[in-house]
Amino acid sequence: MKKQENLRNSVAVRWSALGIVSFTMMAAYFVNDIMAPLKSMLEANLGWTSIDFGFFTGAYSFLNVFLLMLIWGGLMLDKFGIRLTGKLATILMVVGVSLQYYGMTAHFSEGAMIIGHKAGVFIAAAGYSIFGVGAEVAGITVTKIIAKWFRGKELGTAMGIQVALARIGSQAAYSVAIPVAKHFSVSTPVVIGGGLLMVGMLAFFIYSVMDKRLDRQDDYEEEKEESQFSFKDVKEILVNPGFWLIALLCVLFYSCVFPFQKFASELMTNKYGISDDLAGTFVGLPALGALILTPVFGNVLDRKGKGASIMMLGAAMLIFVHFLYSLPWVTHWFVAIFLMLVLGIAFSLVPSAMWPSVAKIFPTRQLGTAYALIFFIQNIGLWGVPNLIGWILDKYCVIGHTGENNLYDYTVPMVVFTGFATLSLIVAYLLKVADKRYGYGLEKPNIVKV
Ligand SMILES: C[C@H](NC(=O)[C@@H](N)CCCCN)C(=O)O
Repeated sequence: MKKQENLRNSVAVRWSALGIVSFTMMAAYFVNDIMAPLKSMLEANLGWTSIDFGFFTGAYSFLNVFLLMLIWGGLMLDKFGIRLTGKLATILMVVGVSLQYYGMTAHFSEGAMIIGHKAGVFIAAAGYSIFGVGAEVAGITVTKIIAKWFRGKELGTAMGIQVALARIGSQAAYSVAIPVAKHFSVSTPVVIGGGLLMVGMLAFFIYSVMDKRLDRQDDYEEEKEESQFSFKDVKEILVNPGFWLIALLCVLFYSCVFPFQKFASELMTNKYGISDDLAGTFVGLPALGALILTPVFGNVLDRKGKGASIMMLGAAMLIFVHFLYSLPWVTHWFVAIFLMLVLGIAFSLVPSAMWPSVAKIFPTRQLGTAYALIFFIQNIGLWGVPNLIGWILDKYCVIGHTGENNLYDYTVPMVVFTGFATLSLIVAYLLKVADKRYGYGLEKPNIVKV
């Protein structure tokens, strides 16, 4: 009997699968970033200090790092598969954002504290932490989904498009947060995020039907490979120098981007005199640039390769951006916007090269665990850096007051970001050396010609 054409060979089906799961991630990124532009409003309306804001922002990664939730998520992904893990992750995101909303809106008695934090801040942070588990596990699940449908095909382009669509979520969050919060209340943007997440959850459930059909079609060999996860795999991943270099590059590079963006709206208003209505939109520019450029660079990498060199270039651009932001005498708004655009290019170059590289170093059965371990190490930075920057701001950078808000000098935080960017360039260089030595094929095109 003639075998039915495999679903992944149908261009329409595999790109539809990508579109559906990308929507889920777009909603996740919207919620992830929706609070960032509100920093000053949270300070003025809810009395959140920079330390509170840093604590809340870092909470995204708290459970992932300290309860190893990302690791369990990765193991679950490789052991129990994409459908169960992805569904659970999307449910967690919805639960988390609901708790976050409660923390921001419920009335707690004056001075109520939980483990040394204001009750409202703590509960919102706990919700954001649960959301963070769901968002990160959904992230590795979607990355594995893309590898499953696109390996040996347009892997770089597909990963680039997924990241690009996620960036639309970020850009939208940065643009709408302040206008919506000013028009309604500081918690309304979170309600919008919650609604989007519910649709995203539904989308993932629809994707699961396609995933099941693909699994039925695939031959048994591959299914067996999927279910053969063992702790030996973890050991194999951990002894691979390529893993450590990618993980280090990931934590250093992303620590200079995501935590920076969370504080950047205030940098725009405090240092460059940009109005708070527009600041979020400018901070969203890298996301917008990445939206266009990530798939373009992904496509170039698919056809031409040069992944390791591209990661070096992206890291070098990041040093340029943060160093110029740190110069106290450069205060023209034009420079601020120009640097955001350069950041957008760097922010497209590195992810479009980094994520497909992981799929080159590890076989499919180890991918869930490998991505989870890399995201885990990255989350240490996403937890630590906002806490560090919030603390530095409150302790050393208050230079005055405007109404209800503090005025901050961002020189020291930007020097810290420049330091991380410099380290990321060194690691990117070491990765290129390791690629030559161990033959990972990072400089080779992603598309395998048959
Ligand atoms: C694909 C990659 N995603 C991540 O690194 C996530 N672990 C963190 C997402 C946080 C979003 N603000 C990326 O977005 O490049």
